[in-house]
Amino acid sequence: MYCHTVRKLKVRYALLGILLLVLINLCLFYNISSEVKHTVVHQTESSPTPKDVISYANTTFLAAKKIEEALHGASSFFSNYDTSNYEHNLRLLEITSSHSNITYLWEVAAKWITKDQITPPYSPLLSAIFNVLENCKIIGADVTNKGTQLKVLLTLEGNQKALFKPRWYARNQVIEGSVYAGKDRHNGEVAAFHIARLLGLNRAPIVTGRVVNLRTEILPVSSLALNQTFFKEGNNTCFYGVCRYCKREDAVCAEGDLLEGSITLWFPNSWQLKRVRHPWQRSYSSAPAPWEVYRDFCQIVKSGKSYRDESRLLDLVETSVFDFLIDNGDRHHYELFSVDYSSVLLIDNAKSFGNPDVDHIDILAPLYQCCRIREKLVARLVVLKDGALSSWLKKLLKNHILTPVLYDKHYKALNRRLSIVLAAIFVCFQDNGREAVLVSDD
Ligand SMILES: Nc1ncnc2c1ncn2[C@@H]1O[C@H](COP(=O)(O)OP(=O)(O)OP(=O)(O)O)[C@@H](O)[C@H]1O
Ligand SMILES: [Mn+2]
Repeated sequence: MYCHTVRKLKVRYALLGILLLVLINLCLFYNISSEVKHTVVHQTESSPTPKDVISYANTTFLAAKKIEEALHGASSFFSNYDTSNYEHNLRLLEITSSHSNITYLWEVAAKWITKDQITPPYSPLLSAIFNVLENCKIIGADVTNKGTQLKVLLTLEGNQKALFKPRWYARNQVIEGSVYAGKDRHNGEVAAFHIARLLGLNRAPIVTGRVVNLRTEILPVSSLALNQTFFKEGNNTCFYGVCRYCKREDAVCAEGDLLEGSITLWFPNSWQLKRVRHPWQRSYSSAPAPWEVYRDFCQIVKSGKSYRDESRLLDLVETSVFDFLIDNGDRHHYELFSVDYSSVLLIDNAKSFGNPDVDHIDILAPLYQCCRIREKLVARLVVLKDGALSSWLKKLLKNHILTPVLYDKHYKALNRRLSIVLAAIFVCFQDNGREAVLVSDD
């Protein structure tokens, strides 16, 4: 009886506690959302600024303001920054080679994979792999239940799988609306791969472009499920595939039979993936996400079991820098290899390069809320400042099969965003001291 009463009391107190928590959160939420600001910061000729920034919740607004004010100081600070310990010879990225043994090349790529990398920092054989992906024989084409967007899972000569994401937009089309608006940008996926490598982040799947002939290369080898979604619109061959957002009204059409897309090398079966919810996931509604509300959100994340080892968090900070540069605000989940201590992989970079006139500074939240970053990445960013990022990227994409991979305004946006990243790092230095921010090599 006594026990029963105590249990009842306990339940009552627990319920009261929960009610109080809900009330506190509601008050907090109301306060914050009434302060949501709409800020439009215009760019001046001399200094790049976060331009046309969309509506901020409170934490984003404050961070953006500080970062914007630090742009000038950051620029002079980093012009004297010593990167000599980290001088990387970016020229090595340009070296190419040809190799015609297809099976050998698939084996090479498979062996490159470790828990921390998908490609080595430099290898001339990468260009040979691109070449095979762009041209080899397609022996199978099927739908895939992975992800939500329209894609085709190809089997290539030598039994290698690859993922084809079709072209939806012209290069110069600006995607208006929210940061995650629109369909995939296959060219963004390609540019992102090279940007990741320029940053020293060799964790994006190998990807290039391909122009496929739907009639001669896909239809004869396609599965029934895929085949059934094909139709003709005038002279053009179209299909809509099988996926969550796949429907006939949303088909993709080739020009005649020729359809451009990105083609990503599939990992070997021995490297399975694990999918994890991103702590800085957007709310995808008008209500703010927790990271927009709590300024000490990073502390909350750090107290979680998965982030006790800081390297996972540092990977997310690196990912946020990469995503901010390419303007990918759709990393709702992230993926890892399902082995112990895998790095965070940069899989699915196609929701990128939507609008070159907008900088979504809130993509950088893991950086400005945690203020911890690997020294190695900072050094790379410094090496790539003052336009070096875009000129290196242009060099790497010069003879690309999808030339021009990026419309010119996107190159300008990349340089502008890189200055903003450095300003965010500079703000961290000012607030916490450089030593507390930089993490030296593991
Ligand atoms: N190179 C690869 N090798 C093996 N698996 C892969 C590869 N690329 C992607 N995948 C798997 O396929 C899934 C779907 O790919 P991707 O995320 O690019 O498509 P998506 O339709 O845009 O997904 P989402 O709807 O989640 O944004 C990934 O989550 C991953 O599990
Ligand atoms: Mn996607």
